[in-house]
Amino acid sequence: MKGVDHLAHERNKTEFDVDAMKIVWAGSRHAFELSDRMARLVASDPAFQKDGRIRLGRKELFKNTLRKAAHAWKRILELHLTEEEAGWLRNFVDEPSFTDLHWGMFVPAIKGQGTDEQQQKWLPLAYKMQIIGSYAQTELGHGSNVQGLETTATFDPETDEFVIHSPTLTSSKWWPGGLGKVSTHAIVYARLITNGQEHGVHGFIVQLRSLDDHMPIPGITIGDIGMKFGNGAYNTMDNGVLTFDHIRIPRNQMLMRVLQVTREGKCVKSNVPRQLIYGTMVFVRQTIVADASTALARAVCIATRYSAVRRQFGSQDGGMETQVIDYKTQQSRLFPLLASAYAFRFVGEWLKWLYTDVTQRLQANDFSILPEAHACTAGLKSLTTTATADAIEECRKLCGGHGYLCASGLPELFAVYVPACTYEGDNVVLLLQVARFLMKTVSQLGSGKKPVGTTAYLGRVQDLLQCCCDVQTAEDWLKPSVVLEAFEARSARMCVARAQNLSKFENPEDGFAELSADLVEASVAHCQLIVVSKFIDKLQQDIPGKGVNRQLQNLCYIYALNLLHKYLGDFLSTGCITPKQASLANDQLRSLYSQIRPNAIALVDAFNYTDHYLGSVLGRYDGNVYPKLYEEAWKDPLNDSVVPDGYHEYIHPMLKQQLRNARL
Ligand SMILES: CCCCCCCC/C=C\CCCCCCCCCCCCC/C=C/C(=O)SCCNC(=O)CCNC(=O)[C@H](O)C(C)(C)COP(=O)(O)OP(=O)(O)OC[C@H]1O[C@@H](n2cnc3c(N)ncnc32)[C@H](O)[C@@H]1OP(=O)(O)O
Ligand SMILES: Cc1cc2nc3c(=O)[nH]c(=O)nc-3n(C[C@H](O)[C@H](O)[C@H](O)COP(=O)(O)OP(=O)(O)OC[C@H]3O[C@@H](n4cnc5c(N)ncnc54)[C@H](O)[C@@H]3O)c2cc1C
Repeated sequence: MKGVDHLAHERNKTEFDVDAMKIVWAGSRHAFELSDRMARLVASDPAFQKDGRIRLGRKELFKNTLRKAAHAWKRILELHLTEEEAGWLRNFVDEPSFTDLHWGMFVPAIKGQGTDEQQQKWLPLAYKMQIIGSYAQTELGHGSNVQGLETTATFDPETDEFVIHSPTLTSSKWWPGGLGKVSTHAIVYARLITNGQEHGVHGFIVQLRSLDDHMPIPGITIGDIGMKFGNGAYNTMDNGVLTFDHIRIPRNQMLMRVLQVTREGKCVKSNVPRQLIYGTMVFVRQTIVADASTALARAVCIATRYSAVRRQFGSQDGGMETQVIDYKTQQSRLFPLLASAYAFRFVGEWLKWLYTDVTQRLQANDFSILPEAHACTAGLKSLTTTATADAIEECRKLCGGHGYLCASGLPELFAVYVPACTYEGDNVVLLLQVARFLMKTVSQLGSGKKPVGTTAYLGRVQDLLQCCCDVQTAEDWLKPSVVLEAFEARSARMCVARAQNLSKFENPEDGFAELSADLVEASVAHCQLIVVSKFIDKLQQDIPGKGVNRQLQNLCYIYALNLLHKYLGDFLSTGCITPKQASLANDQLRSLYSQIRPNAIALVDAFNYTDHYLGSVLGRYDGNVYPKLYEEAWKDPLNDSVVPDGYHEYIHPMLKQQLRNARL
C-alpha cells in the first residue's frame, strides 16, 4: 500500500462529521470561512512561498521577509481586508516580522495607555503604516524585572520636553522586534523623573529614524542583536539594540492614560490603576494562548499523518508491517498532544472572551477583574507555551529519523516557537505571579471574601479538603463532575498546603522565595484545572454534527486523565484519589486511545491546514511521503554537483596520503 492509500484508507474509518468539526475548531462558521479563504489566498500566491527559507543567509532571509511584508500590505489594501482577515493572512504567511510588533504591541500600547488626544494623533499614522512602531521595554540588564529598567525620561520644564537617556551599558534596549532595522518609532519604557523625583516606569513614544532617509535620529544608536536559534525561524525578525544619548521628545509623547505630567512637571494620577501600564502584555499573552493551539496542532498534524504512513515491524509472511500509529506507546505519546491541541483551542477561546469582558469593564472604570485577568493570561500563557514547545519536540521524536530533517517542518517550527516560553514574560516568572494571586486568595478566605471566577472553587475549600473521589470502575472516570472534583481537590489542597508553609515564615517575602519551586507547582495545578474546566464547559454547549461531541468528549478525558497519570504524585499525595482509582483512570485512558485511533487522521484534518502552511513533507495531506522526501533531498545545494566543492583541496590529498602510508 502506498502512503497515499494509507491516508485515504484512514479517512474512510472516520466516525464523525469532519466538516462540522472544522467549524468547532475555527470557533464559528464565519471564522472557518474567513480563515479558509485566507489560507488559500496565501497558499496560491507565489510571493508567499517559503520553500528553501531555511537555506537563506541572514541578509537574504531578512530582505525576503521585507518583500513578503510589503506584498502582504499591498494585498491587504487591494482586497480591502478587515483587521480580522489581515490577522489570518499574517498567520498563514507564517513568517515572524516587524509587522507583528507594529500591530501586536505598538498599536495596542497606544490604544491602551494613550489618552484620547494621543490616540487621535498617532493611531491614524500607525494604521496607514506611515510610521512603523516597535515595543522597546526589555534592556540588556533587565527583562523580567520591569521595575528595574534603567533608561530615564527626565522632564525639562524649560523646554516642556522629556530627555530620554541610556545611563549605562546595561540600560541599552535589547530584544525589541522590528527595532533593529525597520521601526521608525517605538514605545520606549523608561523611569519617569520630574523635579528630581522618580515616578516609576512609563511608556513614551519616541521617533528613532528619519521618515525621509531612514537614518537614526542624532543621539540614537541602533542595530540588530544578531543571529538567533535555528535556521530561518525567528531570524526573519530584526530584534534590536538601542541606546539614547539625551534624546528630546515633546511632553505630550508620554503615554498619559495612567499618569499625567503637567506643564510644570507635576504628576497627576488618573483613576486608572498603575498596572494598566502592563496592559499591552496582558493583551499579547492572551493572543499567545490562542497561537499555542495553532502551533501545537500543526506539529500534531504532521506526526499523526506520518504515524499512519510509517510502518515498522510486525510483518507476517512478507505482508505489510504495522503502522506505527497502532503501537500503544506511540498512541500514549501522540494522542494526549492531539487532545492538548483541542484543549488549548477552547481555553484560548475562553481567554479571548475574558479579555474582551475585561476591556469593556475597564472602559466603564471597573478594575475589579484586573488581578484575575492578569493571573489567567500569565498562567495560561506559561502553561500552554511550555506544553507546546515540549510537544513539538515530542512530535519530532514521534517521526523518528525523518523528523530531524528540515523537510519534516518540525525543526523550524520548534526553533520559531520555543522563544514563546521566554518572551512576554519568562514562564517561571509568570507562574510566580499566579502563585502570588493564589496565596492572596487563600489568605483572604478567613475574612469572608468570596473568591470568584477561576478561583471560585477555593470558596469550597473545606469540602474539597475532605472530599473522597468515589470512582469504582474505569467508566466512572467519564463523568465531568468526577474529573472536575479531582482537579479542584488537587489544586485546592496544594494551594492550602503552600499557604500553611508560607505562614511559618516571619517575613512572607522570605517564605515566598524559599518555597517558590513548590508555589510554581501549585500554579501549574491551578492552570491545568482551568483548561480542564473550560473543555468540560465546551462539551455542555450544543455542538452540531454527527459524532462530533463524542470525539470531543474522548479528547477531553484524554487530556484530563493523561494529566492525572503524569502528575499522579500530586493527586495521591494530596489524598484526593487512591492508587486503585489512579489505576482505573489509566485503564480508561487506554480504552480512550483505542476509541480515538480510527478518528485520528480526521481529527487532524479538522484543523484545515493547507500543505503550504504545514510546510512538511511528512505531514502532506495526500500522505505521499517517500517519493516527495526523495525528491526533496535532491534539492539540497550540496547535490548541485556530484563531486563536492573542496574535493580537490581536501578529500583527494587525504586519499592520496593514505595511499602513500599504506604503501610504507
Ligand atoms: C511577513 C509577513 C507579514 C504579514 C503582515 C500582515 C499585516 C498584519 C496585519 C494585522 C495582523 C495583526 C497581527 C497581530 C500580531 C500579534 C502577534 C504578537 C506577537 C508578539 C511577539 C512577541 C514579542 C515579544 C515581546 C516581549 O517580550 S515584550 C516584553 C515582555 N516583558 C515581560 O513580559 C516582562 C515580565 N515582567 C512583568 O510582567 C513584571 O515585571 C512582573 C513580573 C509582573 C512583576 O512586576 P512588578 O511591577 O514588579 O510587580 P509586582 O510587584 O510583582 O506586582 C505589582 C502588582 O501588579 C500586579 N500585576 C503585575 N503585572 C500585571 C499585569 N500585567 N496586569 C495587571 N496586574 C499586574 C501584580 O499582581 C501585583 O498586584 P498586587 O499588588 O495586587 O499583588
Ligand atoms: C524572540 C524574543 C523576542 C522578544 N521581543 C521583545 C520585544 O519585542 N520587546 C521587548 O521589550 N522585549 C522582547 N523580548 C524580551 C523578553 O520579553 C525577555 O527576554 C523576557 O521577558 C525574559 O526576561 P529576561 O530575558 O530578562 O530573562 P531573565 O529574567 O534574566 O531570566 C533568566 C532566568 O532567571 C529566572 N528568573 C528571573 N527572575 C526570577 C524570579 N523572580 N524568580 C525566579 N526565577 C527568576 C528565569 O526563570 C530564567 O530562568 C524578546 C525576547 C525574545 C527571546
